[in-house]
Amino acid sequence: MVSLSGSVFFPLTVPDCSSRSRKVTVLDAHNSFCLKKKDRRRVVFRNCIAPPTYLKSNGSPAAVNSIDSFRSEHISPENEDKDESDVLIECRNVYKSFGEKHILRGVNFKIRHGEAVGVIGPSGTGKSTILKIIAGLLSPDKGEVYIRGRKRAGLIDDEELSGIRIGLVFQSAALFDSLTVRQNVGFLLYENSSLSEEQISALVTENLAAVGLKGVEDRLPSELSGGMKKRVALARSIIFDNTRKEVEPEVVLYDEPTAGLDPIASTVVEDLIRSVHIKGEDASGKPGNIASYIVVTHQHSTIRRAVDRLIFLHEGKVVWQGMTHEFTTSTNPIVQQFASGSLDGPIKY
Ligand SMILES: Nc1ncnc2c1ncn2[C@@H]1O[C@H](COP(=O)(O)OP(=O)(O)OP(=O)(O)O)[C@@H](O)[C@H]1O
Repeated sequence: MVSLSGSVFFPLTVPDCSSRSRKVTVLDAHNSFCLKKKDRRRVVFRNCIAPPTYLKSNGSPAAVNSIDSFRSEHISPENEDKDESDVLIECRNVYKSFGEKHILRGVNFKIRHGEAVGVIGPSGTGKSTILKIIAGLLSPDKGEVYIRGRKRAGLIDDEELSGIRIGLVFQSAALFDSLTVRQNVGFLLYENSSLSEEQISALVTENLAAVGLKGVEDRLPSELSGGMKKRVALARSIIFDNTRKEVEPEVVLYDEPTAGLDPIASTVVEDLIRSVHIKGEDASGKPGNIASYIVVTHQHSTIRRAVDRLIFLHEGKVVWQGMTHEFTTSTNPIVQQFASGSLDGPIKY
């Protein structure tokens, strides 16, 4: 596993590398990053870095699974009668264990085009694990992930074709400490596009403006506050090569994007997540580009402000799902205990 300045992973939006192997520039002996395109050293590795998920839609939606592992007390958006053509991501009966720990035990859910979905549940229940499986960083032991109807059983493969982009924004922001904000935000365009440095620099500035940051391009991550780092990470997840003819829909996976932020900084990040969505408008007044997103969070404010639908994971399964406003009125004892923070109830610590 390659660790870059303490950041094991980095967010993965790579707009245009469908024909390239998964590669990453490594730091040189002085721990400095080389942006020269010609002589950079590269190493290919599979698990340490979130690769771009580019899967070609085969045009035929996946067959509908008639068995879901949950019962919503409401008419669920997962209603089997619903048209399947807008399903971007489906987890079907996904299992994952780490040694003796059986974390995911048959997870089923779908994410449709345009959705803003929260994944919640007790600590250690596998929320981050399911994001990594969707991103192709981890393979399920059993079950499948369908991306626009195309089955992916294992890790994402270098040969997979374009059709969707999946960005993963890690909880820690995971910026490269020795790189400037510009280099961090433009990292994958420097690596994987044929854009000139000037073009990338202009895109970086544009995407930083979209998340409300100006004039920070030359700063190092250590010169930013925690909230600013999260915004830089967000800019890095939404940047794409806008000179391409076809731009696939993008799904962004946010792993606890507001963890550790004060309430106001959390609101800023929650609103940013909304603003880069296709139903939102970014700081520069443009509609967002993100087709759908999934937010793993423990924060009530993020649940209220940043998502429309919730998926509740407990003991490796989806035990409830419904619209955000249904969460607090749910009669499901697991949901009630979680919403109230009570020690009494079916969730044992
Ligand atoms: N690579 C790994 N190797 C071994 N165990 C792992 C690995 N990744 C996750 N786990 C374990 O799997 C369980 C689920 O982890 P995960 O991070 O998915 O939980 P989570 O629901 O996101 O938790 P939290 O809400 O506390 O962030 C934990 O017990 C964790 O220690």
